[in-house]
Amino acid sequence: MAKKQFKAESKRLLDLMINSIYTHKEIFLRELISNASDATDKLYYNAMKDGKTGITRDSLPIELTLDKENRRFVIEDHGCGMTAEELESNLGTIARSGSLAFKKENQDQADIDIIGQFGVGFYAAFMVASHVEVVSRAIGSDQANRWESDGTAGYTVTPCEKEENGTRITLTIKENTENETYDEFLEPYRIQALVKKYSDYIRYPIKMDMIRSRMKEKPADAGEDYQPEWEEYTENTTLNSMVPIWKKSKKDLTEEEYNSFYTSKFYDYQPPLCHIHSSVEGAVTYTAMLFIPAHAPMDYYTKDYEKGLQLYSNGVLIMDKCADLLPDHFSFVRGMVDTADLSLNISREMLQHDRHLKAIAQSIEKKIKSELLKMQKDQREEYEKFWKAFGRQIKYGAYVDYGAHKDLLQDLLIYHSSTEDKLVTLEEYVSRMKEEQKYIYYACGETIDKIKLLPAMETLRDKGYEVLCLDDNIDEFCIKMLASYQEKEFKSIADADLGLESEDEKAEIKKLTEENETLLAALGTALEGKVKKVELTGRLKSHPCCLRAEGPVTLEMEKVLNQQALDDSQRVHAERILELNAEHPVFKKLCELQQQNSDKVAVYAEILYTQALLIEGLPVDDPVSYANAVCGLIS
Ligand SMILES: Nc1ncnc2c1ncn2[C@@H]1O[C@H](COP(=O)(O)OP(=O)(O)OP(=O)(O)O)[C@@H](O)[C@H]1O
Repeated sequence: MAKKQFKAESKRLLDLMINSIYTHKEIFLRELISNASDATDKLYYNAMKDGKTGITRDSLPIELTLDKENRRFVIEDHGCGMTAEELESNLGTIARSGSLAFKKENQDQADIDIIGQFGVGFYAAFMVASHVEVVSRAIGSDQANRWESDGTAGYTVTPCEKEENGTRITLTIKENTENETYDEFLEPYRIQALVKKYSDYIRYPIKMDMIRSRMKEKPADAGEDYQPEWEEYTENTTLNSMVPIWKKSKKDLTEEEYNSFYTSKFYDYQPPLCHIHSSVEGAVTYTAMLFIPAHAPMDYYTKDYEKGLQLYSNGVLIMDKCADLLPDHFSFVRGMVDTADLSLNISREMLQHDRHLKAIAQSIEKKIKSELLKMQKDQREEYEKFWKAFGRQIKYGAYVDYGAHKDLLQDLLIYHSSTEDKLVTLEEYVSRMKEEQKYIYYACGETIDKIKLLPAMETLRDKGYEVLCLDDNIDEFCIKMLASYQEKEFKSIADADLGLESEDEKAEIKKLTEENETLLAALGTALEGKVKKVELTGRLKSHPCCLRAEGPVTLEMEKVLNQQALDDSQRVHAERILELNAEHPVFKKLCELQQQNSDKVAVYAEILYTQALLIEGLPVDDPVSYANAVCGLIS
């Protein structure tokens, strides 16, 4: 059976092209400039191939002219131009890309940067123009031709005059409607901004007349009361930077150049802490220029912050914030990636989720990590600045997704050390561990100073053991998710068994507990509803008592989660155990009172419990009765 060709309803197709592909009308400029650049590239490469000298990229500008009064916007290039047949086939056939054909024919050219591939970009002009005129003269031809169209109604091609080769596209910008404004595309500053945004790295100068103002020269006969006068003048200005800084060789760039590029590109008033500039060739080929800012933007820890890297393909901006290139834990990184290895979708506004993008993202993640580790090792002060700004994001990254990224991130963590009195890495801690030390100890609290005063700290201090002091809300959640580091388990100093007591000491506590069963039960009864039980402990030195939690919710977690609770139903409660120091005179006193059957036992139980709450930084339900009890003791 004979195969039949699909037919297309060309008017409908063009209407779809114009109205459905792009989400932003402004894209028309990127498309027309990219076409002009492709046409100029073709001329330039052919000239190089034919050995013509004297042609430089600078001598082949793309010129923009605005005529607000007549609502005209002209884009003119000095490229290869089109013959009448080419105008017919390239602009009269939807999805025919002369540029793609050229690229295929010249695949062996290393330095070829042709952008067009789908054969649809040109029609974006009709998003903003009611009429499009293309006057073109192909290189090597004397005859120019005019292609004209009002959009879906069709087009005409007629011979005309044009002095030089190249293409001049004249758009008649649409009138504003109730819902849409088009006037912006006749404003020089708006056009300048669009060129900067999408076409900054087109390799040919994009020029436009800009109105500037300057102070008039002071007349020679100006009197004392002369006031300076200003005048406007027109300056033909190059709008684009042309050569992307990341395409330059690292050795040709100074620190100042990196810094000033960063501050101007990302509107930061502070230079970055460091930059990563790398060109990768292999399974994926890309150039990346990444920066680690010195401070967190105002909205960084809010939902408004949008992560992502700028994504360029052949010097044209595809996406301003490509989120897929950055994992959440490195969302603070700013910068850009330039690659030709992408499956762009037809609008160039989106990417097909392709494996290249994934591979680039993975490679970038590794680079950021190794750069941070390098900074941690060689520039600790800078790293601490980084940590202050973004440490929380790293900790959060290690915690989320059930610790899926903990192996990647754990070496980046730093915590305050009780013995070193500075921030230390887990590796540094482990390397200092005593031979008999089983655990990595940590303590949680509101501030480092308060943590150092916790009762259980004394015992560890006496043993000369280092304790990591965790003063950020997320810390304990993160540490619990890590569970261990280099096979050493983490241990909270609030745990019942710190692994410090000998078997004899444990037996002694057990014996004392049995002997004082009645006292402990009486204390438990006095604190019913507040603590689960009262126990003796050997982990205290000079303090008479402390609280610990039993079960999955720790005292610190209770504090953190309750701070975030919106109502009572979201509040959590840690199961409390009041621990008494069996060696402390207070305990001895309690024993005596119990023997005398004194009802002071219940009063003292309250006082000790409240004291333990205060030390832990937990709220006291009835501060007045505590104050009265203490006053009673004094008087
Ligand atoms: N200024 C120009 N000078 C010379 N040829 C041009 C010019 N503009 C467009 N063309 C020709 O018209 C063709 C179609 O252009 P169009 O913008 O629709 O698609 P494209 O640039 O090939 O692909 P894409 O849709 O990916 O941008 C181009 O491939 C090119 O051959």
